[in-house]
Amino acid sequence: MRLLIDVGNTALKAALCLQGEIKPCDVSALPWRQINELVYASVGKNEQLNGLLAQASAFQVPCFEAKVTKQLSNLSCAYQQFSNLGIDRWLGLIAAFQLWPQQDCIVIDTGTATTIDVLTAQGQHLGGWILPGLDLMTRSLTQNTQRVFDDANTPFANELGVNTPNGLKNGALVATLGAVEQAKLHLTNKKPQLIFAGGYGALLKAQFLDAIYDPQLVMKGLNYWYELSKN
Ligand SMILES: Nc1ncnc2c1ncn2[C@@H]1O[C@H](COP(=O)(O)OP(=O)(O)O)[C@@H](O)[C@H]1O
Ligand SMILES: CC(C)(COP(=O)(O)O)[C@@H](O)C(=O)NCCC(=O)O
Ligand SMILES: [K+]
Repeated sequence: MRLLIDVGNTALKAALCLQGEIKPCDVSALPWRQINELVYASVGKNEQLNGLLAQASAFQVPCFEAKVTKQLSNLSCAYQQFSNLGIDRWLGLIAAFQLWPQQDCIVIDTGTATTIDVLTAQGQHLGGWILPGLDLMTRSLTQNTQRVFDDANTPFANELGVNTPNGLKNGALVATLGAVEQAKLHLTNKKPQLIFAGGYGALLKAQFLDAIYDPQLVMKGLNYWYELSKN
C-alpha cells in the first residue's frame, strides 16, 4: 500500500493508494505494517509531516518527495525557474494531463490560495495565476476595514450583493470566477476542460457547465508523479 501526503499552507491531507484506488485516510491511525512507501509533496515546512517521516523511518518505509521538473513525460512546465512553481500546482497539472489527455484544460485548486493553471492538449503548461482563497479574500477585508463584516450563514452566490455579507462573499466568488473566464482567453479552444479541486472546488465547479470537481486531483497527481518518476 502507498501512503500519499499532500501538505498545503492550511492543512496536511493523507490518502492510501491500493491497486490504483486512492482513499483519503486519517494520519493518526495509519496501517504502517501494510505501507510499502510514503510519497509526499509539501508547499512549506510542516511539523506534522516531520512526525510522519520519522514514523516512516521507524517502520523502515522508504519516503519519496515530489518535486517540480521542467518536463515530465510529455508535460512541460511554463516556469523557467520551474522549482518555484508550487508542487500542488504541478501535481494538479500531471493529474489533468493523465486524466484528460489530448484536451486543453484549466486546473483550479482552491485552498489557502486559489491557483489557476492553463494546460494545452499537447501538454504545454502555459502558466497561470495565484489568487487569495475565498476565505483569505473575505478575511482580508473584514480584518482591514471597520464596516465590512461577514456572516457565517451567508452563502457565496454569483449574484449582486444586497447587504454587506453578500457583497463581501459574492465579490470573492465573482472575482475568482472572472479569473477563470480570463484563463479561457489564453486557449484557442473555447471549450477547455475545467477541473476544480480543493476546499471550495465543488462550489466553483457548480458555476460552470461541464466542469469537473475532483477532490483527489492533487493526490492522483502525486501518485502519477511517483509512477512516472520511479521508472
Ligand atoms: N470543506 C471545506 N469547506 C469550505 N472551505 C474549505 C473546506 N476545506 C477547505 N476549505 C477552504 O480551503 C482552505 C484550506 O483547504 P486546503 O485545500 O486544505 O488548503 P491547502 O491546500 O492550502 O492546505 C481553507 O482555508 C478554506 O478556505
Ligand atoms: C500558491 C500556493 C501557496 C497554493 O498552495 P495552497 O493553497 O495549497 O497552500 C502554492 O502553489 C505555492 O506555494 N506556490 C509557489 C509560488 C508559485 O506557484 O509561483
Ligand atoms: K492545495
